[in-house]
Amino acid sequence: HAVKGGLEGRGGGALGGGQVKNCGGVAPAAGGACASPPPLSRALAPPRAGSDAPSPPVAHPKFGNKKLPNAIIVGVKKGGTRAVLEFIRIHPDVRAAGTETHFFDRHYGRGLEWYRGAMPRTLEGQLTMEKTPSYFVTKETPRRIAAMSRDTKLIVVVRDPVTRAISDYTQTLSKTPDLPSFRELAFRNQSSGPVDTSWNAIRIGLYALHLENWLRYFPLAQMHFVSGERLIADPAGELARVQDFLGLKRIVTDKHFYFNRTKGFPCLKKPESSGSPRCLGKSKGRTHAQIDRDAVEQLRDFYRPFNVKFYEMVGHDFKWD
Ligand SMILES: Nc1ncnc2c1ncn2[C@@H]1O[C@H](COP(=O)(O)OS(=O)(=O)O)[C@@H](OP(=O)(O)O)[C@H]1O
Repeated sequence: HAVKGGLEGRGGGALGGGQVKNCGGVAPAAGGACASPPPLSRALAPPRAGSDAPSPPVAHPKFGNKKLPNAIIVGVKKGGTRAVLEFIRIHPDVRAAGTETHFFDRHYGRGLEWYRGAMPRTLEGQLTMEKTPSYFVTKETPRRIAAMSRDTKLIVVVRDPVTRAISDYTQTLSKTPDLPSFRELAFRNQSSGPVDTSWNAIRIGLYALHLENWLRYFPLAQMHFVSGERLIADPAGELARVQDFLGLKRIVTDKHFYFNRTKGFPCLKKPESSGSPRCLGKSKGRTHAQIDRDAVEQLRDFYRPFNVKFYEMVGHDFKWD
C-alpha cells in the first residue's frame, strides 16, 4: 500500500487536540505542577488537508515511551482500514503508527525491537496502534502476534468481498494499465470456468477461511469486526463500537464527522484548535472499474456460502447479499 497524500503517510503523530494527562514523562515541579512541555498542538499538528506533498518531518517531543501495540488493525485490504485508523487516532488516548509496518508478514526477521521502534511514543495510559491490512490473510501472522502478546486486541474491517475484489482490482489497474480484464483474472478457463481462488483479489474475500486460522490463536472476544459499509454510512456508530472494544471513553462521536459531498464520503471536521477539515487521500473512495453484471452475479453466488459461514462464526450478519 503506497503511502499517498491526504491523511495518509503522516508520522506517528496523533491529531491535535489531545489532552496531556500527566507531565508527559517530565518530572512534576515542586508542588506537583508540571513543568511546561513543548506545546503539543504545535508539535503534533497534522499536515494541511488536500496537500499531496509529503509531510515535513515532525519534531517529536522526546517524552513518553515507544511500546509494542496494544491493538492492531489486521485487515482487510480495501476494507476501510485507513479510515478506521485515522478516525480512532483522534482519540487522545490513542497513538498510532502512520505507515503500515508490515512487521508480521514482511519484516519479522528484524525482531520486536525494530517493531517497537516503528511505534510512536506514548504517555502512560495511551494505547499504541498500527494497521497493516495484509496481516489478516498471512498464515504466520496470528501465531506471531500471539507470540508477542496474547492480549493484543485485533480489529478487522470487513467489506462485501465482491466490492472489495473490485476495489482491489481498481487499485492494481491504476498502477498497471495493461492488466488483463477482471473477468480474465477472476475465472479460470478463459473466463468461462470456476472462480479462480488463487487470485489474491478473490482469496482475500474468503473471510471465514482466514478467520479459522486466527481462532487457533485468539478467542473471538479479542477480535472486533468493523463493517466497511457502516463505516461509510455511519462512521460515528462504528467508531463508538471500536472505542468500546478498546475500553476507551466514547470521545470520537458524530461531532467529528461531516459528509463531504464532493468526495462522497465522510471526512473529519476541522479540529477546534487549528487546521482544516480533512478527507482521506485520493486513493480512498475511487471510482471502481466497470465489471459486467454476469461476473458480479457469479461472484456473489460463489461467496454466499463463505459469507454465511463467516456471519455464523462472528455472530453478526453483514448483509452482503
Ligand atoms: N471516510 C472515508 N473516506 C474514503 N474512503 C473510505 C472512507 N471510509 C471507508 N472508506 C473506504 O476505504 C476503502 C479503502 O480501504 P483501505 O484503507 O483498507 O485500503 S488499503 O488496503 O489500505 O489500500 C475505500 O475503498 P474504495 O472506495 O474502493 O476506494 C473506501 O470505500
